[in-house]
Amino acid sequence: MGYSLCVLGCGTMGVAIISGVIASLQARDNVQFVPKWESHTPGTSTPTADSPDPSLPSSFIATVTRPESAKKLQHTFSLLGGLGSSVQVVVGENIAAAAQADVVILCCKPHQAQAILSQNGLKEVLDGKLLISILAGVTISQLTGWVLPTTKVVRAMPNTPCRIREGMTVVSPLSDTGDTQLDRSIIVKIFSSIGRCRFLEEKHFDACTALSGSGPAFACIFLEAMADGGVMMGLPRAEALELAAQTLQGAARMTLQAGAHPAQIKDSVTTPGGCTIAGLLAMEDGKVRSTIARAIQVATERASELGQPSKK
Ligand SMILES: NC(=O)C1=CN([C@@H]2O[C@H](COP(=O)(O)OP(=O)(O)OC[C@H]3O[C@@H](n4cnc5c(N)ncnc54)[C@H](OP(=O)(O)O)[C@@H]3O)[C@@H](O)[C@H]2O)C=CC1
Ligand SMILES: O=C(O)[C@@H]1CCC=N1
Repeated sequence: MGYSLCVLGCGTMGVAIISGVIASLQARDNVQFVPKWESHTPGTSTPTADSPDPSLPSSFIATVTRPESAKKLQHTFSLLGGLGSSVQVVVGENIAAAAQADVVILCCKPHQAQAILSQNGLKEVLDGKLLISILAGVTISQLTGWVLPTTKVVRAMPNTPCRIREGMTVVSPLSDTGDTQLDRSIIVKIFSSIGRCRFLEEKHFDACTALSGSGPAFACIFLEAMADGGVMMGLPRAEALELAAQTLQGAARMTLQAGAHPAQIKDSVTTPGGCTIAGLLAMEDGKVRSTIARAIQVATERASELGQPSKK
């Protein structure tokens, strides 16, 4: 039997995390059972029929404040089928939900955190539990001030592609107290089941928030602009978008999977006197690199203000 996972404040990111984890559990359960004595193809999942994993969740609770949000969530999760239909969605019942859970992920807006965690009785039900906050800008020192010293607090910064299990999540290092091995395994299992996951010092969190947390929005500006260019040159909109998206995905995968440096990929496309260099120079005239890099800089600066008193 696995554990119970509660998402306090289940909006865009809560849905992305629960949906991604459920999809991954369902994919895992669908792996055909192969007897232990048969060898597995390298890279395929290990069959799990006889190996329940304590670091994987087996039930989910999601909390919201508005009945209409709850209705929408119920519909969204039911579309996942199987475990999705058993997600408990509750309105205004944070304490009962957290009491029922073993692991809690805080997914509300940064400025709501203090009020939620200070609700009478919440501290007590979080006693000894793992609390994972995905809130931009809210520091571990703030969070630990709002819970009991026995609550194990970590920060994670995921992004929306977690929903399709292509996310990027950065997690703050665990302290040396408590059941670190199991907690680490729980965190890694949750976030690596919905994309890539890596640990980084908390001091980098605002930059990670800007780069990978906000990143899907920045990447989509680039994606839309590439497609617009294709449309300008007469391509139908749907095909232009497909070409742009697959091209960005391909280039990104060459970096992630083949370890190619972006400059190397760019140079290998760029024929002397050809059309690519003509396009690249037009981009440089528009200061595209510094514009994008500055976007990460200002988003980092803004992230550091989120959840801070007087800078909501
Ligand atoms: N959006 C993103 O791409 C990313 C966001 N983040 C961080 O994740 C957090 C959530 O962002 P996002 O999912 O976009 O926000 P949403 O506004 O989509 O979700 C917030 C949720 O919190 C619920 N909520 C509000 N007040 C309470 C309360 N008192 N008790 C229980 N639930 C409550 C809301 O419910 P209701 O609708 O009923 O009011 C809503 O479902 C933020 O802190 C953000 O910094 C991190 C990485 C990426
Ligand atoms: O815009 C925001 O504040 C949140 C944090 C990262 C992505 N979205």
